[in-house]
Amino acid sequence: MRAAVLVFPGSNCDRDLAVAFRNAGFDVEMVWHKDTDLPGGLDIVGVPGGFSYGDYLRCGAIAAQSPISGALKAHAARGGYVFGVCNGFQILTETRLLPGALLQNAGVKYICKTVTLRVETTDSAFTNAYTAGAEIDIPIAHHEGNYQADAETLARLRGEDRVAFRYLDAPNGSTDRIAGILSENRRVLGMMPHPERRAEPAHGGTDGAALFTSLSEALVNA
Ligand SMILES: NC(=O)CC[C@H](N)C(=O)O
Repeated sequence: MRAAVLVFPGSNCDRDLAVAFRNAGFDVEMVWHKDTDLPGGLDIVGVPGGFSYGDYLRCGAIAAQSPISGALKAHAARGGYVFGVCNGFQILTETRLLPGALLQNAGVKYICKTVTLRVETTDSAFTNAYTAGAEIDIPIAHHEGNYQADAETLARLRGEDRVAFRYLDAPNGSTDRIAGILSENRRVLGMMPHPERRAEPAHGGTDGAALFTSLSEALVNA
């Protein structure tokens, strides 16, 4: 199994994401934002958290126009898996690989703490190792995590079972307490919380690990 992790100037969770993929059995290659191609034979592209291009304009807005972005979109268009965490989720909405937008937190403050999420669907390669309705503790660290979308988009996300995770209590003001969503083909997941920061005992908890083992099991059984 092969994963690539994109690296932008200002990414700071790229290595953590690579470690989580490796611990789940993936070979991982880091890909610089100035590259225009992804390595061949990839199963998944990870878009990591951080402060790409210093969060200028809007978080993720410049990364969405970077040289590697065309290859990322082509990979998704071929039905490839993509996983965006935090700034990665922001980049996926800016590239329109996922609908909606991430606005400033309702309290207009950066929030850094561990929150409880509910696993809303197990019908995805990212969540099949969880139990539906499971409550998991995962850290957040962001200032633009307030998920918003128009009524039609929200109705589709709900109706198509594409809300992957909800906050029990949305500290950032997200509509419908949405913490993570899936694309129409269920192969692109974006989420604000950081499962890669809660994936081994030294992190203080392992609730995020099942996301990576879900993926490796889904790929092995594909
Ligand atoms: N941890 C992150 O990826 C942070 C994302 C973004 N820089 C924000 O603060 O909203």
